[in-house]
Amino acid sequence: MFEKVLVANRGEIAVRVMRACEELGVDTVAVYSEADKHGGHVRHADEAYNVGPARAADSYLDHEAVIEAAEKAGADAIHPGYGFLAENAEFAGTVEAHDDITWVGPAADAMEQLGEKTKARQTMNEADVPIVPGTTEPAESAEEVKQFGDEYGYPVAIKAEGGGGGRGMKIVESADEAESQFESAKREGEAYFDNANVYLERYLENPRHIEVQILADEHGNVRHLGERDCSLQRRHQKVIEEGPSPALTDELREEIGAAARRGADAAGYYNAGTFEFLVEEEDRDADAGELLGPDANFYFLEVNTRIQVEHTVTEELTGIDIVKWQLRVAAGEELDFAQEEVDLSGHAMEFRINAENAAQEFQPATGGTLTTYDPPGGIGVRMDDALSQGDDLVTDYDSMIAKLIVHGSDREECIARSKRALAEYDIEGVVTIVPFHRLMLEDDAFVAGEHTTKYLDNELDPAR
Ligand SMILES: Nc1ncc2cc(-c3cccc4ccccc34)c(N3CC[C@@H](N)C3)nc2n1
Ligand SMILES: [Ca+2]
Repeated sequence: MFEKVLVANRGEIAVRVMRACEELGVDTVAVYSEADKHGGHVRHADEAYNVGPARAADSYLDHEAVIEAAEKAGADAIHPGYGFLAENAEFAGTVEAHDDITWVGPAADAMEQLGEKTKARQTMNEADVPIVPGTTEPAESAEEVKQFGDEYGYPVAIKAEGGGGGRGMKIVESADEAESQFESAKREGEAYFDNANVYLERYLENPRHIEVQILADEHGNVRHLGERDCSLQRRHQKVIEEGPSPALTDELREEIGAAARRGADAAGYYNAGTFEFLVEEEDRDADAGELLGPDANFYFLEVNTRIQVEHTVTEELTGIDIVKWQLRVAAGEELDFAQEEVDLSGHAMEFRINAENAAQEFQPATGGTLTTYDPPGGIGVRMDDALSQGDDLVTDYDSMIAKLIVHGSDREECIARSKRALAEYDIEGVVTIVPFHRLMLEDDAFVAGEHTTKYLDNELDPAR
């Protein structure tokens, strides 16, 4: 096991990783930008190094500065968290190549391969993992889009090969939009991902967005830790995640988990990762949000080659500490549990606590001091944050300041407990979306588990 781990991140995920290190008897090193010098993660660490000014590109994203801090501290591993450098194959490769520092994450080339969505789709296809109907090679012309539309029907999704997470996706509603959408998809691909290649998929109108947690060691052992339902999103930003999915039948759950394992195995993947799927009713016109019948279909979408914000849902359902396993796997340990031993008990939900104003199109709050910070507690309530009362809020990076994770024996108890926890949550001095979460827990469609990915964008947006 490592002696000292540098956590190349900030906020709640940095504290989350440090807690796993502490439980393993590993010393912790924080890095911080000028803006974060009083950050909760800095207070939490055994030692801390300034890596640069507030701008992320000159601090948390500065490869040399992070490596230099690790060398200065004598850290023997780097954990990237999520965001920042977590899926930067070049940085992962640099750390892999560094004799004295171990990368806590998947192999750089697995990141590379799975980051190229056409290649990822090919790999999954070959591993009998159903992919969203579409191409596994780049599309060369708008003509090809029209042919695809004729064959599969509209809408057609045009996606950037280097994109993901909803970024770089154009929806073509009809043949006469093909030309303009194809051109702008290629232009944006070039601009944002330095890759102009785009591929085509049938656009699923009302899917559920289900993701499967994978944990694999460097000795070929691959396990899935069940699924999370991320169908409550707003403009591709997840707001509430839960597990198990209220929409999946047991046999579908079994099939999706097995498919994710096959996919991870085929990709030679190790450490923690998430396989994203879209799930929809057999007949495409089933009305929105109906609970999926046994003949629902699932389709591979993409792999996230990092620990995710919502990994906590899976930890609460399985009792498995995923971040500790990331560290143990990177140190060469074998997973000490069989697939059959993974069982999900009860129901869990994660509420992202963003410093945003839900009544004003979720626009980010502009700073502020936490005059009151009194988070909830009690049975089944977990708070992941790096906040203390009196903190000045740093809004240079992202608006998520905390995560409230609630576990109950079933979805009903989880909802009741979530209402109780959100009622206890007392944050003053900064606008957050806590009121929005309280609203969601009163919403019939959500409480019935019948919302789909479009629900917030189409129907409920409180700003509407
Ligand atoms: N072929 C096809 N059909 C429907 C889709 C639906 C989604 C999707 C999934 C989850 C939430 C969404 C919200 C608005 C629009 C799309 C979504 C989607 N993505 C891509 C990245 C992932 N984070 C969201 N890809 C899709 N692809
Ligand atoms: Ca190395």
